[in-house]
Amino acid sequence: MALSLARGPLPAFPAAVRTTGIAAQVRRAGGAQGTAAWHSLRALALCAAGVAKARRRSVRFCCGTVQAEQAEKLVPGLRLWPGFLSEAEGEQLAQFLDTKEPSWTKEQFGVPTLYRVKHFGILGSLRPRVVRLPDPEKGEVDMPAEGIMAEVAQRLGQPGLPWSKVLKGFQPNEANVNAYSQASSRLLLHWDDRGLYEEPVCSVTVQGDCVMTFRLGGRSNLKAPEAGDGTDEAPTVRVRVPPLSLLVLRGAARYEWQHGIPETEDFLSERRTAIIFRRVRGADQAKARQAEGLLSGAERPHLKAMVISTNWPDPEVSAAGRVTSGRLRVLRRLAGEERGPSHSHPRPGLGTLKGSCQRQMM
Ligand SMILES: O=C(O)CCC(=O)C(=O)O
Ligand SMILES: [Fe+2]
Repeated sequence: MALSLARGPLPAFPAAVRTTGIAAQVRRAGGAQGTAAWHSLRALALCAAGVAKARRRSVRFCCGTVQAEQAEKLVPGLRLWPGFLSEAEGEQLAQFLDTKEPSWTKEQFGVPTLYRVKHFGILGSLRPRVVRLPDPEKGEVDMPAEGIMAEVAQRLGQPGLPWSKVLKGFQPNEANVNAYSQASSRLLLHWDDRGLYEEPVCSVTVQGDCVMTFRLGGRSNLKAPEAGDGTDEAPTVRVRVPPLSLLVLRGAARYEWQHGIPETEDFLSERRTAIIFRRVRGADQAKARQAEGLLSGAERPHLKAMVISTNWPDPEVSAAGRVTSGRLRVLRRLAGEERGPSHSHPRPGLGTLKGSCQRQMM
């Protein structure tokens, strides 16, 4: 394990943040566009401030893999508990996931994933922005009320356990299962969308072993680092996530550090399966709307997501205009490599709000 003390340059932010002249111009422009642009600038400034603060707290970055205790110190808000599941529970869960509905897919939010996925519970989507209950007619499955999945979900919020003070009665309303294969899977660095999900993100490793990478800051979700773009100098912590463990991300680990398993070599076993438990925001309203709909016999209602999807530090600020088509291109290329030639060739360059998808997982 190689740990060095280093103070790298801040990741590059658009000149707009540093150039007060531009901010002033935007203000003067007025109108809806001017206001939106001003909010975007403010979000950028807040993001830069958040990164700077996190850097003051932890200026180390490392190349090797650190132990869990060290990772917890370097990445505030990261917690890892080995032995969250027993071996028998891991096997039981793996069998449940392999044999029971819903079926596996290789797509999420309309974007190809480089691993198999299945989903239980509330569905939150970013394009279109809706929060809705699972629809059995579409093969969608709710969070199981009994059995091994239910037991494990319930254990997260149970009092008197090592993680209870951290998770404070956490009750997930969705579980997303990622099944990775060492031969072809990757999980590009990303933040879980802060508008769609509440704070805690809990990953329970059902089987398999990996090294997860945490990288401070960054400008956009799921961006493959490019030579010279500064992201390779950002503080980086790599930690082994053992089988049967519980990984919790809150605070800076959730909002300031991206996480991922970006290289196939980071998978230390042929297969790895993890269940990611979260709470989708707006689920209660979705339930209420559905109850109303059922009473009146109306079509199954969808609740528009009430929150703006953003990973910037200020949750009130829209992430409109974020650069995302580049990421989509990387994804499609990677997925295409695995499945043969891709049919779509998105335009290179900047994305727009229409093309924006904040939490595409690869
Ligand atoms: O595989 C994991 O443990 C984490 C997956 C993840 O970060 C995600 O699906 O958002
Ligand atoms: Fe994630």
